[in-house]
Amino acid sequence: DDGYRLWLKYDRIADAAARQQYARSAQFIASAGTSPTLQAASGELQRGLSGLLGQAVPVVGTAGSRTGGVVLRVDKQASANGQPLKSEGYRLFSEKNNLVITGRTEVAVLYGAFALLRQVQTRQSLAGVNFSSNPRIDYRLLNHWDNQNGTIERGYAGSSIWQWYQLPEGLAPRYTDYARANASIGINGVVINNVNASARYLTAEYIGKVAALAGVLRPYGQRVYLSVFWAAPKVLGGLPTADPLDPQVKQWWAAKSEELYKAIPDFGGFLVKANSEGEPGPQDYNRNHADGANMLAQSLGRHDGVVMWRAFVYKAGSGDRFKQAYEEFQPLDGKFDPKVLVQVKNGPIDFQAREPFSPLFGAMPKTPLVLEVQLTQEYLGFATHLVYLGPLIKEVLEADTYAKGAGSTVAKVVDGTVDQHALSAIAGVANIGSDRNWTGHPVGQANWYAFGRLAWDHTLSSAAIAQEWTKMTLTTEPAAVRTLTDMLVKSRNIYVRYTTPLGLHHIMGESIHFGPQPWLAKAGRPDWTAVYYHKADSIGLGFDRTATGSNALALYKPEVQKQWGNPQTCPLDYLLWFHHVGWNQRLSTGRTLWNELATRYYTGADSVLWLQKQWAQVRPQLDPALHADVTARLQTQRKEALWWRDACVLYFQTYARQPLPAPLAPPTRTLAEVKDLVNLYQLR
Ligand SMILES: CO[C@H]1[C@H](O)[C@@H](O)[C@H](O)O[C@@H]1C(=O)O
Repeated sequence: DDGYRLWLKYDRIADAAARQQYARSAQFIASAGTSPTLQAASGELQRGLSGLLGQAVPVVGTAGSRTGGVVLRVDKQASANGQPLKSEGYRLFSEKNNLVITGRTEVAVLYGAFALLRQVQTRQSLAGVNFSSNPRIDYRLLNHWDNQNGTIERGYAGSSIWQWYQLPEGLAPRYTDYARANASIGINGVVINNVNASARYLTAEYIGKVAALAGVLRPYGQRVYLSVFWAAPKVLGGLPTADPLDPQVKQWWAAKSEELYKAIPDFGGFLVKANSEGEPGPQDYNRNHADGANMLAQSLGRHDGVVMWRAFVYKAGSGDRFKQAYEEFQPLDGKFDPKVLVQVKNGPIDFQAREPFSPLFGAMPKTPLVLEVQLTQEYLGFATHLVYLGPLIKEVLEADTYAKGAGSTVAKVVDGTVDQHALSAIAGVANIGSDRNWTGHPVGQANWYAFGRLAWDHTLSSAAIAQEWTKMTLTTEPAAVRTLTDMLVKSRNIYVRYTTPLGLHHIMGESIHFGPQPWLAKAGRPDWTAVYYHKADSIGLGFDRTATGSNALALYKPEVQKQWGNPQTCPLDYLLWFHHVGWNQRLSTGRTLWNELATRYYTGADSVLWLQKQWAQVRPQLDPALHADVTARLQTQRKEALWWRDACVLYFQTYARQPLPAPLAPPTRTLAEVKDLVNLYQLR
């Protein structure tokens, strides 16, 4: 098995008794629908159930008087627990000895079909099934950072899956399988291209190509969106300006939107990275982000589309980078068009292995905020290190902003319940590429999966999702499931320990963001260096963001400030995000900062040996090729974990000026040696 089927594996259930049990409830699939979406639903059920049960399950038009089958039913009145279902919500229940999958829309029924398959794939009983599910967030989007030439920004799983040169005529079967995978976890929108956008996607030629892709995704409930290049009216329209208040510019965008909707009637809208990392934007004309976003929103006219405007902005020389997005965006709260959402990365800096939640969450009550998380592991070991991101995503969702008192979690800000927003959205930067198994690292699939599941229902636990994915994808053998789930759940903390323990951040290699480079210092762009963030000196380590430092902490509500502002109560996971701590300061673990730091680097790197051992144990239960693949990746991970450990421990030791605590043995290589090794990676 090469991993192509993802978690949509429908291999025959080995246990004959279990198979027979399921077969009694799945003798036929009754679906009168001939629409592409209902055909996708019945087709998926047929494929899945036939595979799992090892016998053909027929699709019939209506159940008639037959019983013992699965009935698909679109019902505009469908409700659950006395509440009308949301348009995408579904319900499964038993009726006259049939299992009914219902929802108000066709796509809801499709989601219900996948839920039924998941029940069987995870070996849960179908007897007396009765459950329902509504999405908590409306727009659940993947953001592809794919470029027109087939490369992917921060992509580690091959090149783009979009074959632009073959579109619109050539529709790769892979697109349909991609759409199925997304639908199975409730993803309902796809931003096709990189936020560092090419204007090319807005040409008539490319709109035709995008429309062809939209045609494949539509039956599976997914709309397409485009990232736009702000200066497109100049580049494509020949206008002298891209000023959002210029009438010709407005007209250009309005015409472009019309053109898009003509080709793609359910076009989702625009994603914009403007005045960020060199991208053009409204500030080039002394306008602000709201001027730009609103103009674009108005260009959509009567069409049902949205604008997602990214808040990922920072500039050299503007003070603590932690505060910059807040300073630029918070004052604009209340100034945005109702069709605009502001898209905020989970943390204030940039997708580090662990960040405190961005202070914008809870600080812009009048603006719907999109939570952006990164599935591609730019700062988390690429597609080499085994890191399950469920716990990272959950950590930010559950973080309490205290915006409207205790319990105002990021999840509730984002799903719109804290401030009663009409729109809600979440975005995951995709980790998908042309590799046979889609994500390079097989466990990368779990990150795509977990994102979708949490986007649908952020109350699910990351461990439950890990277990579900494992059963669907790898094995249902209980002991192996336990071992694998445990590995997944612990993997992110292990990664943090050997790379950036105790709240260290942004000390990775320059530019390609690979490996450790804590010594990196650079004139001109201190905010791209490591020393700017760790601030190691003879006294201690960490970035003072309290009132005696940058005071970024003041951007949070008082309850958060109180907890994080005091080094005694600040969770150790965030300690060096907010405090410059003395090397010999004793921490709550009983160790001094230096001893704790060194211990974490060592135990973290050694935990990779534990991962290897666990993985070795499950070998009999797993596909041999997949097992061998991950075994090799874990070897690389161990090697690189030791680079991180040695580089960071030896480098910080030059400031701490003390030996490693017993029983840690000093690295066998010198700082100069490890520098030579990792600096090589930065060569172009
Ligand atoms: C798309 O560009 C990326 C850039 O490659 C990446 O290093 C940084 O994390 O964030 C940028 C962003 O999110 O805009």
